[in-house]
Amino acid sequence: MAGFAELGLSSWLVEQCWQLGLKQPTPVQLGCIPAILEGRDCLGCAKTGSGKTAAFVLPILQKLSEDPYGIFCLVLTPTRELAYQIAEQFRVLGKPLGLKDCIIVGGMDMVVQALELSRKPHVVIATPGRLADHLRSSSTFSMRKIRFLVMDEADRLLEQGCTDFTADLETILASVPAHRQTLLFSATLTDTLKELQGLATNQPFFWEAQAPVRTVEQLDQRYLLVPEKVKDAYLVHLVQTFQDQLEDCSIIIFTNTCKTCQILCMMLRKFNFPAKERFAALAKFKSSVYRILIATDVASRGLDIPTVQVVINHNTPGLPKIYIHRVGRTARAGRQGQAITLVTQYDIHLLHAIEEQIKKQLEELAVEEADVLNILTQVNVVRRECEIKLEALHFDEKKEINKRKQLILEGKDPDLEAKRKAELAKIKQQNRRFKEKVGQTLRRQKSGSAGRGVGLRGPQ
Ligand SMILES: Nc1ncnc2c1ncn2[C@@H]1O[C@H](COP(=O)(O)OP(=O)(O)OP(=O)(O)O)[C@@H](O)[C@H]1O
Repeated sequence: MAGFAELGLSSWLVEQCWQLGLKQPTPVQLGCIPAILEGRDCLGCAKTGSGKTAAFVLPILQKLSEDPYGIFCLVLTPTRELAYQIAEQFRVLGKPLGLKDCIIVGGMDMVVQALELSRKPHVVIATPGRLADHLRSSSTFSMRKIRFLVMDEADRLLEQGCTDFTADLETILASVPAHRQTLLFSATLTDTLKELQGLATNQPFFWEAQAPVRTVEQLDQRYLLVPEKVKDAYLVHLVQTFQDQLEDCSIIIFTNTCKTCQILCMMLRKFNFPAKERFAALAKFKSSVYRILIATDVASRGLDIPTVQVVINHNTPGLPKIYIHRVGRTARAGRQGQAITLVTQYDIHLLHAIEEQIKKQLEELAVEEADVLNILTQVNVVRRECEIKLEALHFDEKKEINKRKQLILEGKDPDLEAKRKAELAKIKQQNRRFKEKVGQTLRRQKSGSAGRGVGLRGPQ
């Protein structure tokens, strides 16, 4: 089998691969790297965890080292975490080049980002929304000369899901040169292939993993038929079983809504499981402080957390594609993994659709029903308690929103009011501190003069 050197990569890059533990190219890397080095556009479709990121990072770094300038490459990806993950691969593999990268994602300071962009980083890794905001509002940087446009999880970027990137992509595509190399990657590219081919017109090279099954072999995939009402008891039972069976067990549980995500997290914590929701917890989950991550589909794509042993689908995904990305969070880079999907009486057709797409029948998981029945009442009570607690939390939020609405009706700007309030509180605090200080000084002076008084009297 060809090594990285035989693919046309320079020795410094091959050395970097070795240092990272990448000894042999994976099939998607074998397929795509030579075509990209030849200057062709590329559409790469390969299973989750099969090394698609390095398949584009390596040839881009090679080309960058031959003609270094900024901004050389733009990578678009649907979520913040993925942007950070991709940037990390660029940084580690591109270390000998002194690579400068810049991450442009929502939730971070726009001004700082604009400054970074104006410094002409070699690689910009961005989520479409925030990058489009910069392009619309700032003229301190230009994408006019980029050599590479990469769209990671390309089908997600193009489909009109809960976050619709269409308008932002239009802005971005209008600001990059027509003469460029376009690289599109995903585990589920085939569904949006036609649209994607419109983007990659430069002798596009299409690479798809030749495999009868669309999920990896090392993944043990099972389903569990459960009545809707006892689903959570099964979940708790499964989590307990995995914790008992696996050493340092790490699990991702996928749910369909943020609310369920919150409730399940509260519930599992009540049972003393080390659980966290996705948003605050990713870094801690990666560093193993928490062993159970509960997430919605936002986290289902691309996240590369090698230690995940089990994925539990608390709901059956409505689309087979979502299933493929979710279960792909485990059994990555040749490791073993398990995926269990809870299927209620209403979701059997969804299970069949998944099986048809992945070209594999899932096996039923055997569970000791009596164990589940034993905890059923307790789990349902705890769940209800958590729901009530969450409602109370939302009640406070709603109160806050109503206050804001009232201010707007009064013709006031709620943000300005909040700022004014904060300033007032600050002034009050400063006044208090000042008074305290004056008081202290007075007391000191008083006790000092009293002391002197004694001293004066002393020698008499
Ligand atoms: N040639 C290689 N040899 C060994 N490990 C590799 C190789 N290439 C990549 N990997 C490792 O495999 C893991 C998965 O890679 P990557 O995140 O690129 O997968 P992916 O195909 O993009 O998956 P997804 O579709 O879920 O985004 C990473 O931890 C990466 O370091």
